Amino acid sequence: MIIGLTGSIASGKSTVAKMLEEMNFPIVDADQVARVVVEPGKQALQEIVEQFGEDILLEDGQLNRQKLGSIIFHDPSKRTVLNDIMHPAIRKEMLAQRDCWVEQGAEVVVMDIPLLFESKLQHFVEKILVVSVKEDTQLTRLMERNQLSEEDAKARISSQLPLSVKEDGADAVIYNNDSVEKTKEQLRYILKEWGIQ
Ligand SMILES: CC(C)(COP(=O)(O)OP(=O)(O)OC[C@H]1O[C@@H](n2cnc3c(N)ncnc32)[C@H](O)[C@@H]1O)[C@@H](O)C(=O)NCCC(=O)NCCS
Ligand SMILES: Nc1ncnc2c1ncn2[C@@H]1O[C@H](COP(=O)(O)OP(=O)(O)OP(=O)(O)O)[C@@H](O)[C@H]1O
Repeated sequence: MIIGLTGSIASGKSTVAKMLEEMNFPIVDADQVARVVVEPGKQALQEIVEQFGEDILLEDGQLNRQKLGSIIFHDPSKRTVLNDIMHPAIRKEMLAQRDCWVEQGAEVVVMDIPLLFESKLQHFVEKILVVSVKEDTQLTRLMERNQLSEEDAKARISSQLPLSVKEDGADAVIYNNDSVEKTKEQLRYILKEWGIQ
């Protein structure tokens, strides 16, 4: 079974992915793949420099993620430019990793894809698991984790579809408002319902 793990920014996807990893399920992580496709020497990085200028690089030639983030989370048209460069490369690598795990005999593969709904990738997976969180908790956790102002955190949250829309498209929802242990209990229950573990 291919499980698509999604949610909104700072809703708790990585927290749930870590639990699944500890249960020994293979994870294909879109955020991690997104970092690999912009390493120095990769074509996507060259295209980003062409669109955003040399200033988007750090002195050592790596992508200045903080700077690019501050541009694209405040400007939908720039975000589209970046997505058009990166998403085809990310999708290709994620599918290759998924197929590799399946060929090796994995019965369950988890694909952690923050933008599963925004990028209409529902067909990549068989079951969709959404990690949801209340708005105020999401804002506080995001501000704390990324050391962002309220304005910057809100800009990031509103660059994605509302969680209510994602919940509507889910096969199961984890409400990550309470302790991490409570979240784990919900995960175990859902896996059991799906006949896994
Ligand atoms: C803009 C970048 C450089 C900012 O890097 P930074 O290290 O600050 O954030 P990180 O990569 O850890 O992403 C954190 C979260 O931001 C959200 N996010 C990232 N990119 C986007 C986007 N294009 N649109 C909406 N939300 C996004 C996701 O929820 C993601 O989990 C980076 O997010 C990026 O390269 N984004 C484009 C690729 C992409 O769409 N990634 C999302 C998963 S496919
Ligand atoms: N149940 C919880 N209780 C307290 N803190 C939590 C809980 N779940 C997650 N957090 C914290 O909230 C922040 C966001 O969680 P996490 O990184 O798992 O979200 P995410 O959905 O993967 O985010 P992103 O889309 O940005 O990668 C982290 O700092 C994490 O430690």
